[in-house]
Amino acid sequence: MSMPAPDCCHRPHDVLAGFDAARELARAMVRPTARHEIVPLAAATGRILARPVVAPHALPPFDQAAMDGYAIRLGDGGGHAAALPLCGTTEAGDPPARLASGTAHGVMTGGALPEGADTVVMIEATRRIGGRILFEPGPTPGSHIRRAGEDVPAGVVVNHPGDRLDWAQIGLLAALGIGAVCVAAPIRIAVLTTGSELRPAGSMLSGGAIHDSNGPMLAALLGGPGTEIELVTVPDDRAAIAANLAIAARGCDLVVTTAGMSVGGRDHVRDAVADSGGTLDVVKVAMKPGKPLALGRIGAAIFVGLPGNPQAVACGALAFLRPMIDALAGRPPGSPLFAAAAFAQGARVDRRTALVPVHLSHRQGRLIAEQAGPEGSHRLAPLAAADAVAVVPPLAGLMPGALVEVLPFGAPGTSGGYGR
Ligand SMILES: Nc1nc2c(c(=O)[nH]1)N[C@H]1C(S)=C(S)[C@@H](COP(=O)(O)OP(=O)(O)OC[C@H]3O[C@@H](n4cnc5c(N)ncnc54)[C@H](O)[C@@H]3O)O[C@H]1N2
Ligand code: MOO
Repeated sequence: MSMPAPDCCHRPHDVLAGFDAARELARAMVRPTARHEIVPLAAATGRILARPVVAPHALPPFDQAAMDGYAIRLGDGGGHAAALPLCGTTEAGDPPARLASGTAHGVMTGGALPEGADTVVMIEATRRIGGRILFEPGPTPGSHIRRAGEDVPAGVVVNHPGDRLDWAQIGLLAALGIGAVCVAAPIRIAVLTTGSELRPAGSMLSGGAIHDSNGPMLAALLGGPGTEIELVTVPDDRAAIAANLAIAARGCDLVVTTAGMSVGGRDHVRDAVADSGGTLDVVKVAMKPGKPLALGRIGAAIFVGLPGNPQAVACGALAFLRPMIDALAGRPPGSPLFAAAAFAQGARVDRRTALVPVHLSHRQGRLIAEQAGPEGSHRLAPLAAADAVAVVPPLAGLMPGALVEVLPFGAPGTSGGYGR
């Protein structure tokens, strides 16, 4: 029996890392880049904040009327069906007026409460007779006033480093008059799809060629306001892969490859990482699909080698790359999301964590995960029909209704959402 040549791809001593341990290691390998930039608020959606934001003024900035009506001082008898002369009106945007004793002052919603007033009475609870306002009995003292600072007091920290700025934060910061924010600079990611069989979408196929789906899929999955993605396709040539890895590692925070990770004669990625001066800490992870997954470094860049099968690529990206990108941008880990599994895995004897594309829906107030298609790491259709990937622990007899962690396709906290 002949032994494999030393640089052949049979690697009997490859250690299979546990899925949870590999995820922890991936996160621990990453430090925030410490590159920041100032961007206008209008361009900040989806970015990760690098500095705290302190409220420069209160919200509301001054005491305001919460309804269209009349500002009075209740001690002047306005609560007892008194008729008070109307002296002036304050619209939203007008400077604050002063309430003369024994008078009513018109105020529109958002208008500054006149000095000396303690209550606003809605127009509907009054009658106007000539120049006087007649009040129905019983207005509640202090009603229909928005107090300065009741929403946000001046000087409080409204957003912390690591917060993702979504539409709600943009609204709050705009109300505070903040025109620009300091955010993490874009995370630079190189995606090298390796494979001599790959052709770009839009080109004709011939022979055994296929269209590259991993590159465009990863660009879409990892791309966003806080990332810059460079896509390169490299043939199954060890020297070409090594050269491209070395170039990518010089300019990027994260270098990702797809394919060429297994034991085939043209699987060169691991050797190419070594050729480019890189090292690998993990070369196989106990997950299905996606077992030939490598974690390491090339120079200052983090290296993640994903297998070629598209479903394995998507699972690796959701479980490893997205959390690593968050960590590079200084975002703390989010809480895992759980759903009730509406699919059976039977009594699994597999020692690998299964990653199952699932469709998410809500039933009777519960988040439900249903398997989105047949198994097979080459299959893209189940992914396209799914909203998330469910993480099914190894050796678990998954009972219908059991809670499983799900990795939503639309990252929580972005407008992507999850479930349809
Ligand atoms: N003898 C063994 N064979 C295989 C093993 C094994 O342990 N022993 N593992 C299987 C598993 S699991 C996976 S996953 C794949 C991983 O293989 P590679 O990372 O070496 O990937 P390739 O063989 O190069 O490609 C696999 C598959 O994916 C297609 N592919 C590659 N790149 C793209 C792309 N950019 N877009 C679309 N599709 C792509 C490629 O054509 C192959 O069909 O190995 C198993 N085999
Ligand atoms: O790990 Mo492979 O991704 O099962 O096909």
